[in-house]
Amino acid sequence: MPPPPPPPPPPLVLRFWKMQGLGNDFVVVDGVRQPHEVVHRLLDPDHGTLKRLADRRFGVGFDQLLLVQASATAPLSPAASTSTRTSTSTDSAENAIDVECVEGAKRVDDAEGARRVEDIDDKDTPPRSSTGSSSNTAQCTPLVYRIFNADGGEVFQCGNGARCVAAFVKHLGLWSEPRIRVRTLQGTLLDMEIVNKHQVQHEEAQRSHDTLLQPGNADAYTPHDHQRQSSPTVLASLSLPPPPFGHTWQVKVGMGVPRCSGTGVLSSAVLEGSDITCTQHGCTLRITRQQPTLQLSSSSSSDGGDGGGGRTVAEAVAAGELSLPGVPQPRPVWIVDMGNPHAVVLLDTSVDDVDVHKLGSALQSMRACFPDSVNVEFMQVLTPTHVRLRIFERGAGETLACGTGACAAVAAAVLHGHVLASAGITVSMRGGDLTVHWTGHPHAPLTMTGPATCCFAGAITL
Ligand SMILES: N[C@@H](CCC[C@H](N)C(=O)O)C(=O)O
Repeated sequence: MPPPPPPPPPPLVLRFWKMQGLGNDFVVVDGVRQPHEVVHRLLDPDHGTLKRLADRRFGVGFDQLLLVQASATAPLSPAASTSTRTSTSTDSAENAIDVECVEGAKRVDDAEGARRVEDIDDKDTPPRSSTGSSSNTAQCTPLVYRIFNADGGEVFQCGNGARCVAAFVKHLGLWSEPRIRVRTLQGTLLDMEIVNKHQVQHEEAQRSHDTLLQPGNADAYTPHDHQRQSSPTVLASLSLPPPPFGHTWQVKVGMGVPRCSGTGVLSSAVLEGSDITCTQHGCTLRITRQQPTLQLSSSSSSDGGDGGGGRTVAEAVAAGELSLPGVPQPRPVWIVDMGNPHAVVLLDTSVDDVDVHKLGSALQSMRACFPDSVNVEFMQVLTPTHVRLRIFERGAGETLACGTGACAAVAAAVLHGHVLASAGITVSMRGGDLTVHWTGHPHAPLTMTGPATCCFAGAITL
């Protein structure tokens, strides 16, 4: 009698929340208490699992997947080394997350990003030095928040996602302090606060009530070894029901300092006569008045093209691919780094008239200017405190909203005098409004406030 075949491996069940911030939608995963094997499968090197989940017809559908992990278990994923990277991306060693927070050994971003939200409101003061010994900057966060675009590429910042992660970790009891501190894989520390306070108090009371009611209901996740030691209370908290459909938190996020790869906050955006040029990575992006076309010239690239393996600009212009329908005048393009790269195009027409896909893709393909591709925002200024945006995201296409894009647009608009510094600027996007504050000081961080909404909780076998 032959021995019976080995039993099939147990199914890998991914548990997640579907969330959205102004229609920018996310699958949010608790990678702290999710079995290690599930996270491993999720991050397979060819991005196959992520892409299948991202598919809006055959999967769950998302613009980004957000994975919350403990610092010690968040190494640089294989995906990060092959995916799109931000212009400030660093090598693998630098991407390793500090397991312990040692004062004085922090990244510069800590000093800028970890400032308390109330400290950075309405104050035109530079942040504390990274070598200084402030108790705020010395605080450590045990949580790391990783971001994967719908195309599977790992990236390093997501504003709408940050708000959703804040609500998620608070609701699931992964974080108990009122200030929610989550680090991006690149090392930026986000300081967040749920600002509808009544809601938080109600939820905390509800959570302890639910936990008491469900002491035995601890098997929503299969804990792996180090989690088997967890107390019944902690495990019970994993099975908390999600909030009702459409439940929304308002979250305020300290988003850090807008910056560029050159000097100053934005890269040099130079008005040359009637033409606009932006110099970035030794290349010039020019929009001319005479012809509403984008042209790229490279001072460093010998091939005279975009130098990055995409189409040459000459080819793109010849093919008529870079015309700007509905944009009769040259428009400024400002390059802003919010921890991820942005190109903000200032329009003098309605954002509704722009071929977002065509122009966004054209900008993204200019690899000499944007070696890691770029998120593109088209901005229409309505009043000194109100702008409209449409967004073409790297790795996700047109999205209904983009938190970092809203911040980048406000930074550019403040710096170039199109909106008021220090006022709360309303950024209207197709999915709704965000409020962004920035003083315009080159070292001052921005704050962003807006909703984070839970759609549903789900489980899927990978
Ligand atoms: N939707 C996000 C940004 C997500 C990442 C982006 N697509 C990138 O590749 O950098 C936001 O709200 O900021």
